[in-house]
Amino acid sequence: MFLGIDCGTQGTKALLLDAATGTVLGEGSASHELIRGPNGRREQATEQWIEAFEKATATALAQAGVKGAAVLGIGVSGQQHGLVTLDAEGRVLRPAKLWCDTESTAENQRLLDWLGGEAGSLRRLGVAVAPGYTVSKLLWMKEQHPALFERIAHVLLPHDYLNYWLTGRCCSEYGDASGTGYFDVRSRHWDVELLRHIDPSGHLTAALPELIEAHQPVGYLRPELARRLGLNSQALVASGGGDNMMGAIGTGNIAPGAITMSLGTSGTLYGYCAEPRINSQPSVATFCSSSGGWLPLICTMNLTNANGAIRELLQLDLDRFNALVAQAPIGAEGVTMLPFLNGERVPALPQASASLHGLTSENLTRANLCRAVLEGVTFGLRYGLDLLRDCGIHSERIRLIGGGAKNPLWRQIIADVMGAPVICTTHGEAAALGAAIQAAWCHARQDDPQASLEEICERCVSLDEETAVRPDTRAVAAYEQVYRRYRELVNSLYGQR
Ligand SMILES: Nc1ncnc2c1ncn2[C@@H]1O[C@H](COP(=O)(O)OP(=O)(O)O)[C@@H](O)[C@H]1O
Ligand SMILES: O=C(CO)[C@@H](O)[C@H](O)COP(=O)(O)O
Repeated sequence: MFLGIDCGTQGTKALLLDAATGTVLGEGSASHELIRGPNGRREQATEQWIEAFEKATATALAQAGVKGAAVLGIGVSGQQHGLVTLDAEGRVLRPAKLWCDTESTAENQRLLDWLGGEAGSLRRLGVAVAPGYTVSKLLWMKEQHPALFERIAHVLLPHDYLNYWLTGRCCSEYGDASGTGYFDVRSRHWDVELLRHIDPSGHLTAALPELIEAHQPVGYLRPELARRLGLNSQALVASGGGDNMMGAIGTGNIAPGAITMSLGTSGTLYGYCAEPRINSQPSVATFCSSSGGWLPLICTMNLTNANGAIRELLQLDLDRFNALVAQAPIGAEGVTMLPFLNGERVPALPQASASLHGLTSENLTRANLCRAVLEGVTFGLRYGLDLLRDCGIHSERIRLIGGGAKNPLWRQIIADVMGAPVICTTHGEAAALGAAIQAAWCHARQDDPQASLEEICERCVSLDEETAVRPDTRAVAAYEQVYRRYRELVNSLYGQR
């Protein structure tokens, strides 16, 4: 039995996997709150992740009717890029600054200038650093909280922090580390010189965690924690990884030829590569995968959160929102929403704001507003898919995961906007599943160093044919025009992108 945990932006999901049969025996979840502040601040109290971990795990075990003693391994997936800082006693210094925080946009620009712009950053690191990445959050903390900055003894990512809480060891695996912005994705090393530029004293570089491979364990569960959670004290804690890297494993995207699309708080698209195919396109982030390769990825910062904002404004529950989307025609009778409520990463518009266009007294309806936001966030993903396709990442069918993938109407809209068939995996919580699969792999490798991730994925990951949707030719043509309208608006407001 293996426990997979996914600490996402809106909540933590836990899943219990019988890796011998590939059966998911139980699932649990618990939500998180965001701390919002001026200038795009988006933070989270790390205590919440721990509370949610405990609650979601207890629910998954109870649902499975399995005793915690049967858990042989734990894998943790986490939202990427977040900054967690600890002092020398292992105490968290301040709330975690998240991937969707754009408060450090100015600091990011200064770092980019130092790196020689996006092209220089791509040459040096293999990625163009973006405001969401960890690196600018460190410079921001140095300038905004110098006393706390001085006390930093460990710099961790969200899933590294949970691994530390589980085992007492600070380390990081290559996939999540590759999203920090102080990591060279080609050579798979920390960029120590870049950190010295931020902090010449060198204490930041001393705070970097040790790097481990995706199949290596972090250690064993701390005995007192095992007692408290009712888990096996011999449970091995796997390296874990970023949620997109774990989503790749949980959708079987561990060989070239597949694209996964995640409809979570963020929208992401990624496909596995066996080599670091760095492209000159700065919006495509060639992160490392947590299966030994690379994972070119695009991420939009406005997805289910933007739908949620319109739902809240119009006081609609999910069913009513979806019903209203269905009522409006393709193109929302001329209403277009650029949904950049949080700024945007792809295209790189961290300081952009959302806007509505084409409103008239005839088309200003609740249905058109709901349709316009759903289409707007989907067009953001289409833009990203075209960039990935330009980089040579292709897939016959797009594998859909994340909360939004549960929505059949949205699945059809995605197939039509992307002009490609889509399908969900049987287990929608793919990041938690990927984490459990990685834990099973890590455990198997203790006895057999040749144990294969492919074999475990084959047993545990399947596609749910009932969710398969093909693009509708007429709808594809209609969306193409509406997409053009959307792109023209982006270009006219923000310059050619
Ligand atoms: N049927 C649905 N239609 C549209 N959105 C949905 C549906 N079910 C869940 N969601 C949305 O999915 C989001 C949560 O997705 P999830 O992948 O768990 O996010 P994260 O991992 O970022 O916390 C919520 O905003 C929720 O409203
Ligand atoms: O920043 C990225 C990817 O680079 C995001 O995808 C985060 O990893 C958050 O993921 P979700 O909470 O939306 O799953």
